Amino acid sequence: MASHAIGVLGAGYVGLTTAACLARLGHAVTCVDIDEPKVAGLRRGEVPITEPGLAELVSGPRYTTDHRELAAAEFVFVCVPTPMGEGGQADLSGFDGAVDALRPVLRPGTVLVVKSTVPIGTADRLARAWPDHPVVSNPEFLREGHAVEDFLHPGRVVIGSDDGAAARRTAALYAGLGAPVVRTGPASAELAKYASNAYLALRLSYVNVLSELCEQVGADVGTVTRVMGLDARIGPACLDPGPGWGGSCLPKDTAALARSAADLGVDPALLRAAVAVNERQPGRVAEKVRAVVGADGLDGIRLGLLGLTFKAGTSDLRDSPALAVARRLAAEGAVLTGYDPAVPAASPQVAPVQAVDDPSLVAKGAAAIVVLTEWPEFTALDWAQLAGLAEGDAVIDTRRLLDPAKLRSCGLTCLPLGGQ
Ligand SMILES: NC(=O)c1ccc[n+]([C@@H]2O[C@H](COP(=O)([O-])OP(=O)(O)OC[C@H]3O[C@@H](n4cnc5c(N)ncnc54)[C@H](O)[C@@H]3O)[C@@H](O)[C@H]2O)c1
Ligand SMILES: O=c1ccn([C@@H]2O[C@H](COP(=O)(O)OP(=O)(O)O[C@H]3O[C@H](CO)[C@@H](O)[C@H](O)[C@H]3O)[C@@H](O)[C@H]2O)c(=O)[nH]1
Repeated sequence: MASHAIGVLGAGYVGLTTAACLARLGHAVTCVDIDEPKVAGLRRGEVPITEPGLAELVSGPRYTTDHRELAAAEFVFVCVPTPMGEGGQADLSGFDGAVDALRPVLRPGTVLVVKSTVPIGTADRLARAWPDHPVVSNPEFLREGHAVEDFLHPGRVVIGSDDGAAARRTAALYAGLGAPVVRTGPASAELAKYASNAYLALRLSYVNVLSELCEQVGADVGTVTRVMGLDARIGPACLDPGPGWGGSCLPKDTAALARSAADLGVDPALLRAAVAVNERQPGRVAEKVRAVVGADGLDGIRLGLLGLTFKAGTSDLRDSPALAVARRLAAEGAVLTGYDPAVPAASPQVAPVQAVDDPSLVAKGAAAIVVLTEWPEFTALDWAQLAGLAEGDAVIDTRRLLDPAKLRSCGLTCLPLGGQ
């Protein structure tokens, strides 16, 4: 496969993974980030995020804070943040600023490849603003915690552009992966990204409603979703109930799609319902806690939390449902101690939770233990020891991770979300 000179703008989850994996495919990659300490660390081979397989690839690209080093690039992949703005739409100020900074640097013909998740119409807008540059929408579908694996073995590579030659050249960069390539116009590519994330959000809110229903009727949501997942049209993935769906993507992308739909006069009710269910979910968990702790409420009650990140396998705390639950419990006066294998003790980022580095400190004096992230290592904790340290015997398992029979043998009562 031919090697090309590639620039990557942004060295976060997407940019760093893209840069490292494109270098792994044999391309000459220069990765630019404005975060000087991050760039200095990357130059020393330090990986700033928890991503299996990234450490082995991090030495592939060159890292710099100087945009001028992109002057020779044939392609520049834009991988900068597009956070939620007020009113739900994507805030493109950082994205636009980052792209504008390339203007004095890039030579005519350099392909602008948009990997950031951007509202429908963004690639067209860029193509008008950059008449000397082909623009390609190439949304990214990687999951945190599986970033390298997902990049190197993608379900699909989406290439959206009105410039056929640039689309072909961009698709060729991925030739080594042997993945299905979907060539399309830019609007379909941009919408396909939002459509995928919002679909996952809809599905998860549906499962969380089912879990509530299961508790009411004495059914078991694990069995219900297993039956659903055996239907090939439904499939088994992404059917686990939990304390809500979070992270840096699903919430902001669902809100942005709902906002775009509303702005275009398309009824966003379905999307808004999924968001509303999700916003209710921390309250549902708090209700379960109140039910076991007693009628006097949570004021001054010690609770132990297991898991603080937005899902297992990542240290990312952005929009973590675990923290949404924690804030909810703290607002009712609960005193919270939390353990997460990816969160250092005393981390200020998880306030109002006091983060500790030992699960037994979570159990000590706790009226109840609440499992909020599905770290597999929680199944192997010494539950008999934790039972001895806790005041109460209830373990509220919002991830349905633990074996209730095993906990029972340790003198604990496991209450899985969604019944059992
Ligand atoms: N995180 C994911 O799993 C994921 C997956 C698919 C798509 N996306 C999308 O990719 C985009 C990036 O997300 P992320 O999670 O990688 O973000 P991130 O916050 O992890 O990283 C963004 C990086 O961009 C850098 N940056 C900011 N402004 C810059 C500028 N002007 N020039 C150079 N660098 C700059 C930051 O310093 C940071 O290192 C977003 O649009 C997101 O929606 C994210
Ligand atoms: O069965 C499930 C699966 C997920 N979740 C929760 O849903 C959220 C999102 O999980 P996941 O999709 O694994 O996280 P991300 O790494 O943010 O990945 C999503 O967001 C990325 C950014 O756009 C996309 O690229 C990915 O395809 C998309 O899965 C987390 O809070 C999970 O705990 C559940 O509650 N139950």
